[in-house]
Parts: sequence; C-alpha cells; structure tokens
Amino acid sequence: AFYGPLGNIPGPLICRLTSFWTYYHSYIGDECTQINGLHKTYGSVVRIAPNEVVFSDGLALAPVYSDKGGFMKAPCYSNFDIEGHSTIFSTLDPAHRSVRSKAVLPMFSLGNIRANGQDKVEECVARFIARLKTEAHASRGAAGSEPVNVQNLTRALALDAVSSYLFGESYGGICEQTDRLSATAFVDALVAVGRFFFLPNWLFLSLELARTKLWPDQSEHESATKVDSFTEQIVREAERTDTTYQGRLLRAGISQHEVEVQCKDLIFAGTDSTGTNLATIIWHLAKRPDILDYNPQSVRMLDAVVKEGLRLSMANPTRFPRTVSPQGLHFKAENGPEYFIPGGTQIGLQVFTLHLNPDTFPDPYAFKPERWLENVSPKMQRDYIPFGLGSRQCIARNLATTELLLATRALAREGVLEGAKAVKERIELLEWFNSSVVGEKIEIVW
Ligand code: HEM
Repeated sequence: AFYGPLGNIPGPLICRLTSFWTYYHSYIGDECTQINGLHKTYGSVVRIAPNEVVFSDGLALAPVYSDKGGFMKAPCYSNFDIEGHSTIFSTLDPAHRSVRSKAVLPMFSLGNIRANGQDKVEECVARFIARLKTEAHASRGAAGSEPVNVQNLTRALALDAVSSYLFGESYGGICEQTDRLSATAFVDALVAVGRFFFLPNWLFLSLELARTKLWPDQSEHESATKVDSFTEQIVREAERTDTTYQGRLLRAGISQHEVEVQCKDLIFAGTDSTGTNLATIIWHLAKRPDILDYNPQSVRMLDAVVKEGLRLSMANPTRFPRTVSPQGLHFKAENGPEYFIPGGTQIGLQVFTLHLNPDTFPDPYAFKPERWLENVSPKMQRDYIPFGLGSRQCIARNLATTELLLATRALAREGVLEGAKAVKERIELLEWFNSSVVGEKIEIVW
C-alpha cells in the first residue's frame, strides 16, 4: 500500500488496499463521477487500485495510447470476448488482431465510405426520417402528447446503416413497427457486461455463468436468437470473393463461426454507440432549437453539432485501460511531480474527465456547438477523444461520423424537430464501458 513501487502515488487508503472500490463503483455505474472526485482531491495522477493508476492530464494521452503504438490493452478486455472468440475489439494480441483488421480495414476508409457507403447510409436515413415523422405526427395527435423514444429509432438507424454497408444486407430495424428494436435486448446484454468489465476474467466468467443459469432472461434469449439467425445467414450466403465484411474475413482464413461472432460484435458496437450519440444530439437540439435557426446545413455548423454531441454523449465514458510495458513509464503532469509507473501497472484516462474539464471546455455541461466554430484551443483538440486514440481507436469512426452527419443534416433539412421538446431535464447514465441510459429511453415530445 505505501512502500511498493506505486506507494508514492496519491490515492485514498481503500484503493491502496483493494480493487474492490473500483469493482463496486463500476458495478453501480458511478465510477466516472467517483474517479473525477478523486482527481479533485488527489490531483491529476491517482492510484485507484493496488495496481491501477488514472490520469486526468491530457499530456498523458500520447504516452499511454499512441507513442510507439501505445501500451497494450489491459487483460480485462477479454471480458468482451464472445462465445469463446476474441474479437477485433476484445483481443489483447496485436498479431491476432492484425490478420482480421487488415482484411476489413479498407471498408472503413473515408474514400470507400464515400464511394460505396454514403448512398446506402442515405437510404437508411431517409427511412429513419419517414418513421420519425410518423411518430412525431402520432405524438402530436395524442391526448396530452405521447413521448417518442428516439433512442429506439436511432439504434435502428445505426444497425441498418452498419449492416447495409458492411454486410451488404440491411437488418431491417427501421421497418420493425415496434417500440423496441428486436436486437435491443442482445445489445443491452453486452452493454451490461460493462458493469463487470474490470473484474479478473475467471471471476467475470463465473458470474456470467451464474447469471445465465440462475436468472435466464427470455427477451435476451429471443433477441440473441434473432441476431444469431441474421449473422448465420449472411455468413452462410457469403462467398470468399465478396467484398463484404464477412466475405473479407472468410477470405483471410477465419472460421465461419468466428466470422459470425465478429459480425455480432459489430452489431453491438455499431448499434449502441452511434444510437446513443444520435439520440443525444436530437435531445440537445430539442432543448436548443435556436441552433437550427443558423444555416443548419452549412458543413461547418453540422460538423460542430456532431462534434459537440460526441463530446457530451458519453457513449463510452470510462478510462480505456492499458498495461504499462516492462520498461515502465515516467510521467510528469503539468505543474506536478514526476512519477515512475512500473511495468505491469494498469493505466488510463477517462473520456468523462477530459470532455467535462471546465479548463478545456468552459461551461462543460452545456451543449454549445459554437465552441467548435471559434478559437478551438490546442487543448480542446488534444483532449477530445470520443473514439479513443492510437492504434486501438475506433475502427469505424469515419463510418459513425458519416452516419451522424447525414442524419443530423436530414433532421435539419426536413424540419422534423420543429416543435419538439425534451421530456426530461437530464439524460441519466450508468457509467459503464458502454454507458446505459437509465430507463432505456431518450424521449422527445412534439
Ligand atoms: C459514435 C459512434 C461510436 C463511438 C463513440 C465509438 C467509440 C469507440 C471507442 C472509444 C473505441 C476504443 C475503445 C478502447 O480504446 O478501448 C472503439 C473501438 C472500436 N469500435 Fe467504435 N465507436 C462508435 C461506432 C462504432 C461502429 C459504428 C462500429 C462498427 C461498425 C465500431 C466498432 C469498433 C471496433 C471494432 C473497435 C475496436 C478497435 C480495436 O480495438 O482495434 N464502433 N469505439
């Protein structure tokens, strides 16, 4: 606690003695808020567990995530393995990742998305806008105005866009005339894995086994079966010559079952984060309709709206943990002492802390796209990491940004949000690796 190699790093006594503090706050979903509190008390370098240190100073971003390729993902990422397979996201091994990512990487370049994906995304956006208009109309007509859960629709759009472009076949989420997308329980089950994210893998697997045996969830089972049959079909029908995501992985020699798993992982990653971000943008635009009075289709303004949405949405709010390599890390924060972090220590920075830092983003909780139009400081640029950073940053950031820009442009063009109001004062989140919206709804009323 006090004399080991991390003994000189400030932090509360309980964190020096046990990881239980981090496991507990991760589970109840307030760990980002709690860690922010620790930074206020103990400074920009804090020991939050016997073997874990977090930083709040953006100066640490480059050494942790990008210099010389950044440090390796921490072992807890294996808790996101699916059906015994490491995914492009969960794998710790760069060689394992490289075979798979090289096969699919061309699909995520901006050039390819513009040439082969934009039209498909536009088609999905058009269906999304039509559905939103219908729901807005029904909301207006209802006695006392019925709220619309836009998160359900944005998730459907995100899923359809990813599946149309990457898999060559739309999942058909927007056409499901229900108030809960059929893939939702599957996605939410993976989101909930985040509450156990930091546990050692053996403990995580035991808890998951106990949960599924003792408390089987029928809706989760039905949803997973639906997603299974979709991925099974697109992989079965894929040819090795296909230029689809699944075709490219098969051609790289990946087994059929693993390819299905890699597709499921994208269904999860592609639905949840983009869905939460777009729903959050809509919610903020409903609260600040004046933004739509600017020229909302000007590229700069659209870009600023999406950027500010990504800053505030906290779809992935936590630290992205890495393991320090054997030679260790020397780090000196701005105006702070220099520390040596030995090899094997788990380290990271929270998006939550960086994006809500009032020194970098004045009035940090306010949705102000204007801040991206004037005097963007080097610190704002450096500390803005909605897609992570370095070699393991989001593989699909170009695709996700394209979806958000096209959808926001269409919302502005079609005037769908005229007369819209946000139902709640705040969007409350459980701060898991992929945050979970409390009540599973982001509601708007017309
Ligand atoms: C606005 C939407 C999105 C956000 C905010 C987001 C955020 C992130 C973040 C923060 C990471 C890095 C996590 C880390 O370092 O541990 C990541 C990785 C990843 N994301 Fe996304 N993501 C989004 C959309 C998507 C979409 C649409 C897909 C797939 C179609 C996707 C697939 C992935 C994959 C496969 C990785 C792992 C990359 C690797 O480790 O090599 N994401 N994402």
